[in-house]
Amino acid sequence: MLSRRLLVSLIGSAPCRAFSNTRLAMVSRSDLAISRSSDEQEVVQAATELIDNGKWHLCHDGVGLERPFVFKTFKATWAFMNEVAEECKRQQHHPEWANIFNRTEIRWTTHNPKGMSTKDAHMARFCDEAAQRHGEQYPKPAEGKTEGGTADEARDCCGHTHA
Ligand SMILES: C[C@H](O)[C@H](O)[C@H]1CNC2=NC(N)=NC(=O)C2=N1
Repeated sequence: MLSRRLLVSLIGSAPCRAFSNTRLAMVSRSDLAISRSSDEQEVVQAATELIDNGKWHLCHDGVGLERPFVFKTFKATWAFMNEVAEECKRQQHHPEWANIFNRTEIRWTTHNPKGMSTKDAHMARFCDEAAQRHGEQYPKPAEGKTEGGTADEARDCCGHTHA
């Protein structure tokens, strides 16, 4: 079995794209920096599902999981973020995230004890499910448009309604 690191050097491109698009990728214990708070096997199993069978990719030497979410409108994006924020309150666990219009980049990593934890896996799964409820557009080929449609189509950017 090719290791993740070897596969990256063979393909010669960014790890994220390379792994999300190939069935050769397999997450193994050595790819992950697991938080001392968590059961190792549980984290490896969850990361395998989220990465190899899902859309997440590893960041910063395996301390976290990240992926972009794209929606049709800013309103849908904000509603998705609110739903995630409610779960953060329940779990006492918080994302590193950024939002521009209809796109939100989310990273799940545990700050203390540092590394990937079962809470990160839980929150990543929760995000996948919440994104479905809010009409996630990703992955969608952009043909002369921004991902998820143009601002003009969305009609709710910054509260402005187009004539
Ligand atoms: C006391 C409180 O539960 C902790 O500070 C929580 C808050 N949210 C957190 N979120 C994340 N991502 N990592 C943490 O270590 C963390 N710690």
